[in-house]
Order: sequence, then structure tokens, then C-alpha cells
Amino acid sequence: MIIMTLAKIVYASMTGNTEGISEIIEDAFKDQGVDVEREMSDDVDPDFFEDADICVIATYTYNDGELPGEFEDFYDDLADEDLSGKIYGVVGSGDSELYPDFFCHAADSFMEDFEKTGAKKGADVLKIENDADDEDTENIKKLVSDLVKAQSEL
Ligand SMILES: Cc1cc2nc3c(=O)[nH]c(=O)nc-3n(C[C@H](O)[C@H](O)[C@H](O)COP(=O)(O)O)c2cc1C
Repeated sequence: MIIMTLAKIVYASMTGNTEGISEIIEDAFKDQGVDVEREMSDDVDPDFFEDADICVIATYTYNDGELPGEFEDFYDDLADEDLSGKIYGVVGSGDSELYPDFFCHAADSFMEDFEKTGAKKGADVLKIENDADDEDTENIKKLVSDLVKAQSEL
């Protein structure tokens, strides 16, 4: 029996930028032959990542560095999860012109959150200016292949 790698993505998106980013992440995993599930933050329980091999968060940042409100409960619960033996990665969308001091801070917060779970970082945080352009799409593909490689080397 072949056991497939499973990647799970949770995202929050108010105006669609991060949703689009999460779709690019999903497609990149599929291109690598990885099973993938993608859910909105409102739709997931704290144990969502329990059966995942690779855990990915995609988040925008709100109100001067804050998490999206719809991610707060999941964020609080995530730190208490035991995700040892798994790989994690975080992608952020933000606006560095309007919020230069807080650019993608919610993504940084999730990197710290994951550290507490025992999961292993598979790639540095990726920060995207609003919606993903071609260069961002390439960077997302690189992040996904780094995550898959890190998982295969566990
Ligand atoms: C009220 C408000 C506050 C924001 N605060 C920040 C911020 O602190 N840091 C940041 O990088 N982006 C900030 N943004 C920009 C959004 O994160 C950015 O537009 C993002 O692409 C929105 O993602 P979405 O389309 O998935 O909702 C803010 C946007 C709004 C409307």
C-alpha cells in the first residue's frame, strides 16, 4: 500500500487575496503529488492538523499587526496541540505601504505559534504584497517544494 503525504492548509481571507494565495498553495502541492485539504479558519477545529504531515497557514494581517478575528480561536488552541513529527509553513498577505511597521505580522505570529507545537519549520515565512503576482507564485511553489522535501527527510 502506498501511503500518500497529506498537506493541510488553513486560511483566512476578507477580500480574497489570501484565498487566492491558498489556492496557489493547494495547486502547488497537487503538482508535487501530495494529497491536500484546504479549509477556511471558521470551518476547522483545533485538531485539524492531527492527521496532516504538512501543516500550512495562510493569513492576512489586520488592524496594525493583529490576527484576523476569525483566526483568533484557532491561534490560541494551536499552541496547545502536539504536532511533533510534522512540518509547518506560513504564508502571509499584507500591505507594506499602508502598514510598514506591521507588515504581515499575523504570519510572524503563526510562525511563533507553530514553534510551540513541536512541529518542524520546513521553510521561512513567505510574505506577499496583497495578492500574489507571478514572482509570488514562483515563491509559493518554492516554499511548497521546500516543505515536501523537509517532510521526506524527517
Ligand atoms: C483595516 C485594515 C488593517 C490592516 N492592517 C494591516 C497590517 O497591520 N499589516 C499588514 O501587513 N497589512 C494590513 N492590512 C492589509 C491586508 O492584510 C491586505 O490587504 C491583505 O491582502 C488582505 O487579505 P485578504 O484579501 O485575504 O483579506 C490591513 C487592511 C485593512 C483593511
